[in-house]
Amino acid sequence: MTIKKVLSIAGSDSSGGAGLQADLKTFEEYGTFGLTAITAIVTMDPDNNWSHHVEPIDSELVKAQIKTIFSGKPVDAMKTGMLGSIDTIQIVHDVIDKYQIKNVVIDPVMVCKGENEQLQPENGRAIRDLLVPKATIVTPNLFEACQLSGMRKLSSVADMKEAAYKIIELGTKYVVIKGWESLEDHKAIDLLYDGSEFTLFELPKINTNYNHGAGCTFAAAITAGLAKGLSVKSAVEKAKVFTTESIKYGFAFNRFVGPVWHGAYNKANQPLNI
Ligand SMILES: Nc1ncnc2c1ncn2[C@@H]1O[C@H](COP(=O)(O)OP(=O)(O)O)[C@@H](O)[C@H]1O
Ligand SMILES: Cc1ncc(COP(=O)(O)O)c(C=O)c1O
Repeated sequence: MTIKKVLSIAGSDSSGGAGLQADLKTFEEYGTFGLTAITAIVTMDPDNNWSHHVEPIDSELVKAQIKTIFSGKPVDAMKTGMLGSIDTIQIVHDVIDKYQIKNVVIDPVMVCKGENEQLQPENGRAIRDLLVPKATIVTPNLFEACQLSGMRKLSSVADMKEAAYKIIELGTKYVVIKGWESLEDHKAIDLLYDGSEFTLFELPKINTNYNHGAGCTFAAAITAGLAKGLSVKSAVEKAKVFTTESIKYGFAFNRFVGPVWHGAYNKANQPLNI
């Protein structure tokens, strides 16, 4: 058996729940081999109410990382997370074209949980115009689905369907909108659309604030599933279960944030074998 190679082009979250840290942990849990190109470093200030600072990595350095990665055989799947700058978004667009990458998951990261201001709005527009048309699947949360679709608020499954329709028109093959937040109280609903069929994925909503990194984990799990040969629908279904388990075992990191535990699906109920 050859191990499948999975690439994340994303930002670093030193607190370990989100970003490329979430991606690598998830790739490992799926039994795949993770590679990374770092696009930005995010720091959070405990002396200033955990306010986020995003330091983009110079796009030439992103390019050099990608050159390193593609000096080997092509990857089986890739995902993007936070991208840092328009130059980097252009580089990612060119890489997908140059290497004809088959399984491309675009997580259009525009906000961090707990923050309600859009990070770098110009990047959101570049992701829409340059990367969504290249995607196998795009994985927006409700806020990001509004930005991509041009809709003002999504507060029902019917609204999500309308947004999904508009996002498919941007050129992606599939979109999954993560709707858990403002829909029915007790259900966490995600909607998948391929341009002709809608599929709802529903699991009980977990009453917790410790879900930092859930979105990155979900997109990384879809990516690893695609690399292992799952269909898009099966990859989303499995990722939903994997992510929900990681949220169940989320924990308080400090008084501001609680990450999910990416290892929960495989390890939570097993005795530690040290
Ligand atoms: N409290 C929760 N209970 C159950 N599922 C959740 C909860 N929070 C997030 N999810 C699920 O986790 C995945 C990531 O969604 P979300 O947290 O909205 O992403 P993002 O981090 O991009 O905002 C989705 O499948 C969503 O339904
Ligand atoms: C590097 C990075 N990527 C992505 C995110 C988004 O995280 P989440 O999966 O909680 O939406 C964050 C949030 O802090 C981040 O720091």
